[in-house]
Amino acid sequence: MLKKYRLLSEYKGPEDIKRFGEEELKELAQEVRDYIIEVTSQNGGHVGPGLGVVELTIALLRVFDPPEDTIIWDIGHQGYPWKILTDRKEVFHTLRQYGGIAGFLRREESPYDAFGAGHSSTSISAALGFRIAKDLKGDESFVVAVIGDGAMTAGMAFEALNNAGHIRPDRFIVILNDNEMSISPNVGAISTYLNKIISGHFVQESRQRIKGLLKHLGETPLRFMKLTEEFLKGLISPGVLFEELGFNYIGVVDGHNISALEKTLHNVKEIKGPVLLHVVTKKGKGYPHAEEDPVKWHGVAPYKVESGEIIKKPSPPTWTSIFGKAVVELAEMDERVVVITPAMREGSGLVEFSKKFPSRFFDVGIAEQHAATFAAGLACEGMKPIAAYYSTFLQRAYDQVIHDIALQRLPVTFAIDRGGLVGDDGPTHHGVFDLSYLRCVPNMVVAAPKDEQELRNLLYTAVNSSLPFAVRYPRGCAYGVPVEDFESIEIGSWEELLEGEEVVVLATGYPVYQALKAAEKLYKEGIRIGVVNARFVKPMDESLLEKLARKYELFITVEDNTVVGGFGAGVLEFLSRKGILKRVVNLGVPDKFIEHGNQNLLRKIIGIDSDGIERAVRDLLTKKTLEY
Ligand SMILES: Cc1ncc(C[n+]2csc(CCOP(=O)(O)OP(=O)(O)O)c2C)c(N)n1
Ligand SMILES: CC(=O)[C@@H](O)[C@H](O)COP(=O)(O)O
Ligand SMILES: [Mg+2]
Repeated sequence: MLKKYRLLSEYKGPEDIKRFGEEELKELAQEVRDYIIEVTSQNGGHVGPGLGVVELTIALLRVFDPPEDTIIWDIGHQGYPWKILTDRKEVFHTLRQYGGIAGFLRREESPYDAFGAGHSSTSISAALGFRIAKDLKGDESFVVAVIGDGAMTAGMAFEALNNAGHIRPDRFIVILNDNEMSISPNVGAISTYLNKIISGHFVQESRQRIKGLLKHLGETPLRFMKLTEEFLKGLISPGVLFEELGFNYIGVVDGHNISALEKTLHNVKEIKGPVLLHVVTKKGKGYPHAEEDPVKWHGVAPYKVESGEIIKKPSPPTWTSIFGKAVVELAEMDERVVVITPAMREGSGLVEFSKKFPSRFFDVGIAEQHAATFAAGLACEGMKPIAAYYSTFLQRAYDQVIHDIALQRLPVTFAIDRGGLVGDDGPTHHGVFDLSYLRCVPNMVVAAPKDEQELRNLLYTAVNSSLPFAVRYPRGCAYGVPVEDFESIEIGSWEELLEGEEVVVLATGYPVYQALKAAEKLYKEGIRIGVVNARFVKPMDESLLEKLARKYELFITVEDNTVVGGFGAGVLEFLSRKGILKRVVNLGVPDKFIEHGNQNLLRKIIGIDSDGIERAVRDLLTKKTLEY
């Protein structure tokens, strides 16, 4: 694959970059772009973010000496040029494949990946930790954090700036990679502030305002105030926010001009105290489709390079699209329904809602904690907030769920997308802890639909209940079940779908249909198993469970969540509390981090698909000792 790239095929590593001339650097940048496009067109992945930082990556590798100098990329979704140009060009074609290299940066993958990520806004905190440790050890190498303007909207980034601005370490550089985009166009006051700096209006506008203010004060004060005007101008300079936080602000630098970047980085190395370097880039740079539509090209499935057409469209509809449609209908029925997303409008299926109900839609930026407590406030005033999260990102708002919502019994609906194994994004993004971490919170209702109609019904039930209510569903295609009108579901009720003889499978969410498929296959061999749709993980249907315990000896629980403290653990707790002794096998995600790879392949490997369930039934019926 690499043969066709003149420079990359011979490229040995960052030491080569340091000796390349201007023309070779340009050619190298082009080859890196072409290689990223070639690989992502086959494997899918984050296209726009990496294309936007090719020159920045080259400049960093020319000016700094990683891994001795520490370079930390926030999120790591823009790290493809970094992977190619440090030490993974040969294996880059395995990107996001099972057993291949990861879509994000990982310490175990390379010494150049100083700090692993996938979630946003961790880079400045981690970098400060590196800096202080290096100082304590007398290590004078540099520490650099590269953070996007989207990631800069998160509270955690400002917590880190606050701390770093107080400590004021030397050889500590934060590069703000500003492309005016999060996944969607970036939002919020910080984003507006950065945009003003970029467009150069900031200083002009501030001066006009001061002049206006001074005129109002009249002749005498005007003379006095004129003396201080210079001082005020100094205060209101671009980047004053960061200056006030204790950083030396340098900007704005063209992030696609390698020599300008290089010169600035050399100068920045000489500055005492922490530096914030403001670099402007274009997301998707160099690939016209991605430049034109950076939202779509943030992350994509495999595509045709020429036309930009996505090769495989999801069919049947995704769980996300079912949610997106349902939430519009719910809002049409009840004007108290409002929707909040922490920067995941597209991924959460909320584009239509945002267009139809702009005043009831809130993209709060990458601010998962704030999103939850904001929803709590809305609920206190009688609104019906639906807080839409990816399961993995809800982890950020755990205290807010407990302290601000559940403790006060506030009716906030959590629509939790990407529950279970998400596939190619891997362990940073699998949503396999939510059933466990929500199940233990008092007052919470926790539910997982078996199919798209049940998703609709659970959302309807949630929005009309007076409790904090989590509805979680997976990434990808649903089962293709036709949808009908909403219907309320009794909270805590399970469905007995099939009656069997010795074995009963209790499944929650996605695995329910897998259990039915396994049952059908076994039935053909004369093995009749019971299948129960345990759609509520909390509260559980205890009366049905007691009834089942009178009938069956062998139980299998299935969930696309960790088995530690999850749904199956809940069943065991119940049986133990009641003094009921049964043989129970818990199928689910084992107590380890699951790698990236095709979603269905991962499900197969951990045994929560129909084959895994079938195997567990046979094992239970035939083996004396079992290892699950
Ligand atoms: C805590 C958290 N919330 C949400 C996301 C999803 N997410 C991934 S990239 C991204 C946008 C980041 O924007 P920016 O930092 O500006 O990087 P860009 O993609 O523009 O290069 C978001 C919201 C995440 N990774 N982590
Ligand atoms: C980097 C990041 O966190 C997102 O871009 C995420 O990869 C999106 O995942 P989906 O493809 O599931 O929307
Ligand atoms: Mg950005």
